Amino acid sequence: MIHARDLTRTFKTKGGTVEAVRGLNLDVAEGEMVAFLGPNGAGKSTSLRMLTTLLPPSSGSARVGGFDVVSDPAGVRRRIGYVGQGTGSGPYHRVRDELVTQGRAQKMSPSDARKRADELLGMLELEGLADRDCASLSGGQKRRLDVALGLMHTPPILFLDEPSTGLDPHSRANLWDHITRIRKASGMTIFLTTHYLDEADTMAERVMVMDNGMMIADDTPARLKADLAGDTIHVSVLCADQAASAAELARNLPDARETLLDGRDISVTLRDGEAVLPEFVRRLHQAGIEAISARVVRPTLDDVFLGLTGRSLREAAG
Ligand SMILES: Nc1ncnc2c1ncn2[C@@H]1O[C@H](COP(=O)(O)OP(=O)(O)OP(=O)(O)O)[C@@H](O)[C@H]1O
Repeated sequence: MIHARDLTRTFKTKGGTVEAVRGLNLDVAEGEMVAFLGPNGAGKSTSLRMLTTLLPPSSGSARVGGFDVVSDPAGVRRRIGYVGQGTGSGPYHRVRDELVTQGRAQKMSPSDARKRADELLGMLELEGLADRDCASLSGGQKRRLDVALGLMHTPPILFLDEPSTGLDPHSRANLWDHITRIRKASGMTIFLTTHYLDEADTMAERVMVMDNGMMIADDTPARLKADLAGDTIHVSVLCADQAASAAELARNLPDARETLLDGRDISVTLRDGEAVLPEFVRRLHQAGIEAISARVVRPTLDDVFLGLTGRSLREAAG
């Protein structure tokens, strides 16, 4: 559905040339939900803007929904919905009128546009707000309207640029409920950018990590976490003089990567903590070492970014 090859984009600024996107290659299959993750300035929005024909690439190529973004931008636009970072609705237009106008701009007949507008008002729980001015909507309601605007022409592909930024946790969850439900019903392909690591982790089937204009990882959240970060087993032993022996046992566990010893506390990073913990406890017991606590800490996507770049995504984002 979405394919990019060696896509680049440079900007000329007073300070020199900015290489915003440097050789992007990606493939998104029909029906997938993929999240682009990366710190500020990584090149996510620029990539999205090229894929949605809002910005011409400096070099490389991309096909979206079967059409080339450079030679057939109109073809691409017919197949995609785009929800950008700024709100797309006019402040003094009524909600339903805004949707109908959008449909008309996409060459829908007046009756089809009205029918689709009512359908989307229902799907996104905006019916009660149909005659309100867009300016009077709450942040969460506005975002739902933006999504409705992007879906007026029933596109098979939806691009969302930071859809939930600035929303409170309740509105974020509500927006995602709606997106998930619409996706289930329509089988839509969704490509989004987000700063929320938990959102990428729980919502997306695949996460693409961008840094400095390049894609540095592309996999399911589970595999990224297992391969690039790993679980950490934390064990505390009763006697401090047995801690070094316990750390040695930890080092010899299957797939053990990094082992740390701090007083009576031992931590070991490995691929699958839950599977290995019983074996670790058994080996400690066999060696006559009593563990007083044991737990597995799962990694986050921030740990993945840290493993890849040596920087925390949270710090890099700030
Ligand atoms: N129109 C422009 N003119 C000059 N430089 C630009 C322009 N648009 C983007 N850039 C630069 O390109 C780089 C990538 O920006 P981009 O907005 O794609 O990053 P991003 O990953 O989407 O960041 P954010 O998470 O902050 O939205 C940045 O260094 C940015 O300053």
